[in-house]
Amino acid sequence: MTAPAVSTQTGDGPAGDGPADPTAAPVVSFTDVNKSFGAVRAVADLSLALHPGETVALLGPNGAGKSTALDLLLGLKNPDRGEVRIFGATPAKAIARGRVGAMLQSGGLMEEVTVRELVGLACDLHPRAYPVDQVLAASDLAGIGDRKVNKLSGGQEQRVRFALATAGASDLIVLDEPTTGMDVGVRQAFWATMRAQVEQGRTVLFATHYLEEADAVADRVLVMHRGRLIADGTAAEIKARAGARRITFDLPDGADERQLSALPHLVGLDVSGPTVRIRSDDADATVHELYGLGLYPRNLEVSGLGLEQAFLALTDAATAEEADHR
Ligand SMILES: Nc1ncnc2c1ncn2[C@@H]1O[C@H](COP(=O)(O)OP(=O)(O)OP(=O)(O)O)[C@@H](O)[C@H]1O
Repeated sequence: MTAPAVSTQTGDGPAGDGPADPTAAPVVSFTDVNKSFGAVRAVADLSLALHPGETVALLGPNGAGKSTALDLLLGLKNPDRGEVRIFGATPAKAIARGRVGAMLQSGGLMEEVTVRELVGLACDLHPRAYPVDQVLAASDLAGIGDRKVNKLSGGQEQRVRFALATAGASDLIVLDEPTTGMDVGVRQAFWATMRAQVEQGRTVLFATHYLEEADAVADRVLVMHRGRLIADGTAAEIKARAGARRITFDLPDGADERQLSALPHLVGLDVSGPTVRIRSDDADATVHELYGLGLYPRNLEVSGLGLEQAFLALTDAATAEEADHR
């Protein structure tokens, strides 16, 4: 897939602003946004701003509030309290001006139409549309333009959704779990296309459960948990915040969990037979004390946390903190 060139520019500010500029007016702003469904607070006191040229991943366990946040952003739901703005305007106005392209999980595609007809319709409706052939080519759909939409594989359907989101020169692209169902090759091509969109100054916000994807693609990661934003930073910052390093070793003579739990700078401890796994926010000090206790660890390894482990550590800590407040 290759990105379409920007063909038109209208609206409140130009796309193609280059890399992220944190001093520019926000593309998206949430100010104290709340949304509940009965007793469930799906989005709680959410405040954040996204800036031009950022690629932002939205992470969180099932039910964290990601889809609700995206629905609020796209004006598909209204907040109970607080304000959502896109380029300073309401979501409805920004969308009517063609500034937003979205690829959502929910909602089926029209069935009895061809790929070309459906993508053509999206182009007809977009105030700043690209030519339909360009959109089909950019989404790697040119070869199946005449195929009925209800005959597509899961990955092909995702490409059609992507084509609908990029039918025109939108400045903000919102994607809800965009690569679900795509094989590895298509997924890589998809992100290459998105990178080209970002190079043209677009801002991309995507929700995902693929943490390695967030790590590889996003320059900013937001982590939601039970409606709240619990982390916001680069993947490296989030890994560092989550308790830094993992220490793994064996104690062939047996591991005393109580003794090990007194080690300094411990963030997590897991003992399984002779194998000990520790998370520490100061691995040097922890290992030093390990030897200080007169223990002789074998097969000692110290490694950084992956984003997945950092994510689990952060969401576990948030759950524990909530339990403490009950
Ligand atoms: N229309 C609705 N009616 C009632 N509850 C809802 C509704 N939509 C969402 N919820 C609840 O709000 C919370 C947040 O849901 P949401 O779909 O936003 O989470 P998510 O992070 O997108 O989850 P997933 O990763 O599973 O897609 C959940 O507890 C969910 O059950």
